[in-house]
This record gives sequence, structure tokens and C-alpha cells, in this order.
Amino acid sequence: MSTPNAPYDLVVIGGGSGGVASARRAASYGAKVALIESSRLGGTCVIRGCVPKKLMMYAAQFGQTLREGLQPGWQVAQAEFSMAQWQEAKGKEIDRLEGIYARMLENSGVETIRGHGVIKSTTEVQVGDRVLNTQRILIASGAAPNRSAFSGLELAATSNELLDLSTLPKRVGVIGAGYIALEFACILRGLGSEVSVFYRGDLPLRGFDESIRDRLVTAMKLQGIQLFPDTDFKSLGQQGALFELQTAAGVHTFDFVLNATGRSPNTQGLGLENIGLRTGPAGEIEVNKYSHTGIKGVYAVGDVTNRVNLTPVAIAEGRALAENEFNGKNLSVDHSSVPTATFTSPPIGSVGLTEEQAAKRAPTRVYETEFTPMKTKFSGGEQKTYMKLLIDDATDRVVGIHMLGEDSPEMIQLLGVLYTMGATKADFDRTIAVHPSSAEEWVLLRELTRKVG
Ligand SMILES: Cc1cc2nc3c(=O)[nH]c(=O)nc-3n(C[C@H](O)[C@H](O)[C@H](O)COP(=O)(O)OP(=O)(O)OC[C@H]3O[C@@H](n4cnc5c(N)ncnc54)[C@H](O)[C@@H]3O)c2cc1C
Ligand SMILES: NC(=O)c1ccc[n+]([C@@H]2O[C@H](COP(=O)([O-])OP(=O)(O)OC[C@H]3O[C@@H](n4cnc5c(N)ncnc54)[C@H](O)[C@@H]3O)[C@@H](O)[C@H]2O)c1
Repeated sequence: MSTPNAPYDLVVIGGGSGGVASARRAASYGAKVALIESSRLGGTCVIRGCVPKKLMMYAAQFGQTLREGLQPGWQVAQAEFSMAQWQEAKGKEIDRLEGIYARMLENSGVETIRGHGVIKSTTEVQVGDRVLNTQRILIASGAAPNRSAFSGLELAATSNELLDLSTLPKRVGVIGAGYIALEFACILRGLGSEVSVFYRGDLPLRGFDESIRDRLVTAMKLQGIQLFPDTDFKSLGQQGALFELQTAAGVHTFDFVLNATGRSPNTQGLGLENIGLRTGPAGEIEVNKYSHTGIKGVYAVGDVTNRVNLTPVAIAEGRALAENEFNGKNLSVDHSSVPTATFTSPPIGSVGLTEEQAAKRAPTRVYETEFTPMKTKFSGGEQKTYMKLLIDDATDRVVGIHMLGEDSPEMIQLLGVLYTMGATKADFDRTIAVHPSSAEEWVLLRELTRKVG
């Protein structure tokens, strides 16, 4: 067990997903651990990311079902959404979760210190007027929204402020077409706002499978979201309460503008210069597969390393580091087999290669299906579900799975297990269907759609 006056075995800077996971795992092996957090425990995911976003998504889905998805027989006289009431409930839930984080750290024996951590040397971290001596430093300081992609963009709200709104804006302009832009565009539309999305490329969600990107465009238009691809941004201005977005094509006026042009690693004011640690091209802390920075005893995990910026990845990186340092393991995280979900409407689930990547790699069989789910059809809806399975022709192994449709985040978690295990198309084919379900389509994909590569 640790002794009170000895140096720390590990000082963690940042109490978000990666930092908390690493600190707790290290302490479980008897390490003396301190965790420094300058804001709220839980970090981006719990306080201003995944969790409040998903709570807002539930509210939006409910609104959408009331408007468009009522099952035959139901009559709903009057339904109203109060953003203020939602905000109050959300605030309580986040407070509750933060409390759980604080207790979990305490119960694990991690010392939590409130304040801004500054690295003074490879063995010293300052917080307030305390200097902590330590054998190892873990930087898990996360990332923050970019604010200056073009002139005036700093006037716009980011996801941080959007999640704290107490009134629903009527006309919303969204800038960007990544995860955050598209999730919030669908959420705000679901709640009842008029939403316009502006982006530079021809399709949203760069990096995703093209069949999904195409169909997401159709789905968003079906909900009444206006899309402005190939936008040449000029500036954002403000006239009283209204925002004016100037693009090469003209001026658009909104009550609220969401800047979703990406996030950058939090490295300012960390004292990296004190240990000669330079950042990479995107401002990230560069690390090897074991999250080592190259400076002895200094490590980094999560968004600050800008590898795959997702909560479960930050957690896995943080835990692997603790296992290696305090439990004699030699673990690293495989960033190529991370399943991911985008909580748009409908949501997306993906794991493995896109069709474009698979075609470049080797001959690939493509199996697709597209259908209107029973529930949607019966309620008079039009939204289709789309599924794609990519199979390496030589080995029969599944190399990519992509879905746009209800429940895809839930399905992709389990499909991710199959992908990680190295399942083959024959494994899918010999699995009996669950009927009636949408998921059964995964094991009923008999006909080859095309061959690529
Ligand atoms: C709107 C939004 C929605 C998201 N939705 C999802 C999702 O659905 N699924 C998913 O997997 N991921 C999602 N993400 C991404 C996910 O939140 C991040 O990948 C994850 O939180 C990264 O964890 P982290 O530990 O690296 O950093 P963070 O969780 O950001 O934690 C870093 C912590 O360090 C603290 N800190 C920074 N500098 C210092 C310092 N010098 N001293 C002390 N403390 C410091 C910060 O206050 C912060 O609490 C979302 C992100 C956003 C913004
Ligand atoms: N469901 C999830 O898992 C989830 C949800 C939200 C966020 N996240 C994580 O958070 C990360 C950050 O999300 P994000 O949406 O902020 O970033 P992103 O990188 O996914 O998207 C940024 C968008 O901004 C655009 N952009 C960048 N620079 C621009 C400029 N100068 N002018 C105009 N447009 C510009 C890009 O083209 C892109 O469309 C994601 O990569 C993801 O890892 C995950």
C-alpha cells in the first residue's frame, strides 16, 4: 500500500473519461495516485458531451414520434416541450453523475485535487500553491471546440453552450458536418427548430462509408433540415439578437448559430515547455501505441492525443496504461476495430473499413439491403433502414459493417464483437434469424449486391 509522505506513483491531469479510468485502475493495484481537475469531474462526456447530448436526443425522438411516428389508434391532443424544464432535469442528472464520479474516485483511494495542473518538471506538477512530486505524469486534459475557422465565428455557440440552453431557438444555423454538427442538427429539428446545415464538402460525415453519407442526406432532408453543401464561408456577424452568416452564395439570418467545426487538444497552460514536450500538427500530444510521449515518465491518453476521439477509447487507453505500469502487462488499444455510433436521426452504426477503403485493399463482396421497418411502415412513415456488409473475397471475413437506421447504435456494439472475433459471412449465414426484427436482416443477406476492388 502507498505511504502518506512518499511521492505519488502517478499524477493524472484531467478528470474526464481517460483520466478517471486510468487513476482508478492504477489505484486498484495499490499505486498512490492524485487526479487534478480544473472544472467538473466526469469531463466532456459526462458534463458537456455524450451524456447530456443523449438526454437531449431522447427528448427530440419523443417529439418526432409524437409528430410523425404515432402508431395507428393513438390520438394525442396537445403536446408541448419546455426546454427550461428539460434543462432543470438535465442539470440534476449531471450533478448526480458527477457525484458518482467523485465517490468512485474516493472509494478507489485516488486523491482528487481541484485546480489547474501545470507540469513543472518530469517529476513535479503544480496545482495552486502545492507541488506534487511524482514518478509518473499522465496528461488526460481532453479537447475543446475550435472557435476561429472564419471571421466572426467566435460569436457562435458551441456544443457547450447549446447543451445549456433554456429556450429552444426557432431558426438555427449549424456550421460543419461532423458528428457534433449532424447530431445536434437532428436533435434541434426533432425538438421543433428550423435547422439549416452549412458545410464545405459535397457530403456530410467525411470518413464514413459513402452509401451512409448519401442516405443520411436524404434522411435529413425528409425531416425538413435544409442542407447547404459546398459552402464558401465568409463571416458571421451579429445584429442585436440575430446572427448573419455571410457565405459566397448570400446572407442567412438565424436566432442561434452552432459552430461545430471540430475540436483541438487542450495543451495551453499545461507547462509542456517546462519538459520540452512539443505538440504535433493538430496541436496533439504525440504518443506511441503504449501512450508514451517519448519523455520518460510522461504519458498521455484520450482526446489530447487526437487518435480516435471517443469516450470508450480514452477509457481503454487509460486502463491499458495503468495495467502496463502497475500490473506488469503489455497492453495497447487497437484503434482500427473501434465500433462507433452517430446519434443522428436515424442513427448510424459503423465498424471496420468503408467500402472505398475495402476496395482499395483487396477484392471485396458487398451485401446491402434497404427497407422500411415494419413499425415505420405501419405508422405511415417513409424513413428507410440501410445495412451493408463488406466481405473479404479471399477469406470470407467481415471487414466492414455499416448501418443507417433505428437501433443501429445498439446493433453495432454486438456486431463489433463479431468483427473483432473475425467472423465470416458463413457465420452470419448459419445464424438463425430473430423474427420479426430489423436485426434479422443481417443474417438474411443472401444476394451479392456487387463486387469491388
Ligand atoms: C458534444 C459532444 C458529444 C460527444 N458524444 C460522444 C458520444 O456519443 N460517444 C463517444 O464515445 N464520445 C462522444 N464525444 C467525445 C467524448 O466526449 C471524448 O472523446 C471524451 O470525453 C474524451 O475523454 P478525455 O478523458 O480524453 O477528455 P475529457 O473528457 O475532455 O476530460 C479532460 C478533463 O481535463 C480537464 N483539464 C484540462 N486541462 C486541465 C489542467 N491543466 N488541469 C486540470 N484539469 C484539466 C478538463 O476540465 C476535463 O474535465 C462527444 C464529445 C462532444 C463534445
Ligand atoms: N457519437 C459520437 O461518438 C460522437 C459525437 C460527438 C463527437 N464525437 C467525437 O468528437 C469529435 C469532434 O466532433 P466534431 O463534430 O467537432 O468534429 P469533426 O472533426 O467530426 O467535424 C468537424 C466539421 O467541421 C468542418 N470544418 C473544419 N474546419 C472548418 C473550417 N475552417 N470551415 C468550415 N468547416 C470546417 C469539417 O469539415 C467537419 O465537417 C469527433 O471526431 C468524435 O470523435 C463523437
